[in-house]
Amino acid sequence: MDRIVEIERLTKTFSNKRGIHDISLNVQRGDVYGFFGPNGAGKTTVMKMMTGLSRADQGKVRLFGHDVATHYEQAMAKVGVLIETAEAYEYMSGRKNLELAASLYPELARRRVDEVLELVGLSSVQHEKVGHYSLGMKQRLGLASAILSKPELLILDEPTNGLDIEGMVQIREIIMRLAREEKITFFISSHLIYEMELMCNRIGILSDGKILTEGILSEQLKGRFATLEEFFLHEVNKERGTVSHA
Ligand SMILES: Nc1ncnc2c1ncn2[C@@H]1O[C@H](COP(=O)(O)OP(=O)(O)OP(=O)(O)O)[C@@H](O)[C@H]1O
Repeated sequence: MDRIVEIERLTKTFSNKRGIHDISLNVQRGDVYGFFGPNGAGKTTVMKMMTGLSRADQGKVRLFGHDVATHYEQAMAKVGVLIETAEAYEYMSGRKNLELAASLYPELARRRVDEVLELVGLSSVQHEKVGHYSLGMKQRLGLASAILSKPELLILDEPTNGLDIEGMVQIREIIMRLAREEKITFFISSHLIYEMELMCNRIGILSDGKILTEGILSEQLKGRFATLEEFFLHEVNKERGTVSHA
């Protein structure tokens, strides 16, 4: 199978002793990979290292077979990223923002802006100023910008954070549509277990900076657990049991 993301023994300790410890995981082409963990588990820390925004103390991240720390441009060539809330010029229209972003990729056809506006459901409001957009619309504009260059992998940190139910459903539907129609592989973090369960085929569960378990969702649940929430609580208790017996 084609490994798109390989994370090997990634470790980083901040001066306050928090951080991430010995994280390893793989994402295969076509996966919608859910990187699940409660607040403070270490998701953003891992994602910043995946995208070269921060350096690991130890371990490696390879994207499309290229080490992010040593071969950044090759590693990121087919990657779109949305970490934390999407930024855009509020005084410009959604369309103008995308045209500006598209100008960074001279090889892109002009109709790509129309295509991405349609894919994220913003065609009808493309000429309105971003300052008048709702948070959900801004997140969708961020997604549109991240897919302009037709990435094969999209890394999204908490894409539905702060959105209302309608906004969450819209983002979820867009992600599923992009996975299906544009064949994008996804690596998505969330602390919302229900979201992960609805969208993802593979899940890595992070708690206190460590991976508790990683694998194919249906295999993880294997008829033993009705929901991902039950499975998560089982894994956390198992880890705590292990720790207390150590
Ligand atoms: N620059 C930093 N200096 C010190 N501690 C940090 C730093 N960045 C993160 N941490 C700590 O590392 C841990 C992991 O943080 P991280 O932001 O990666 O978690 P997260 O899973 O993304 O959580 P959230 O869902 O709240 O964003 C937390 O305890 C956090 O306080």
